[in-house]
Amino acid sequence: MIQQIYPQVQHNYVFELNKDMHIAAAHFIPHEDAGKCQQVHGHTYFVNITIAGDELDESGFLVNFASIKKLIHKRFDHTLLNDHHDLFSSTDSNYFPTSEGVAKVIWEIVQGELDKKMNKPNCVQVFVRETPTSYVVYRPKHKEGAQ
Ligand SMILES: Nc1nc2c(c(=O)[nH]1)N=C([C@H](O)[C@H](O)COP(=O)(O)OP(=O)(O)OP(=O)(O)O)CN2
Ligand SMILES: [Zn+2]
Repeated sequence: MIQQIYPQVQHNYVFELNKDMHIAAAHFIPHEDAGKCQQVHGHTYFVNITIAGDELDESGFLVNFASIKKLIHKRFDHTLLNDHHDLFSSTDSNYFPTSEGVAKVIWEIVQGELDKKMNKPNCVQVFVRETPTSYVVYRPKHKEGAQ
């Protein structure tokens, strides 16, 4: 795995973990403004997920690294992102499988899983690099009472 430098996120939690993964996937952007990207093409996405919190679980984890990989990598690796009709749309641009859309969807999946945990960790940043020259960062708006 290539070591990447990615933007830091400001927060006041005592623990922060980062999980990196590569996801081989294809996509196309269903809009004429996307030019050549309207054609199906593939990327090896580099994804970094940042999770923070104040409390550990019964295993001494903020959250198990392996469970985060399983949640995201297993779902998307070697798939056509546009085929995930439960997550992405071909008509609503807020849900196109762009880098922005992929980062937001990953955040939603991860945070949905974290919300089930007693120690209540938070996904504070999702970094998605689509090509060597293009990446996106998704950070959720601060929740009431969040740090
Ligand atoms: N804001 C966004 N712009 C573009 C996205 C996107 O997801 N969000 N996606 C694409 C294409 O999917 C394409 O795969 C990536 O485009 P680009 O970075 O332009 O790729 P190149 O390799 O052609 O870029 P170089 O500048 O030549 O390195 C397009 N835009
Ligand atoms: Zn692309």
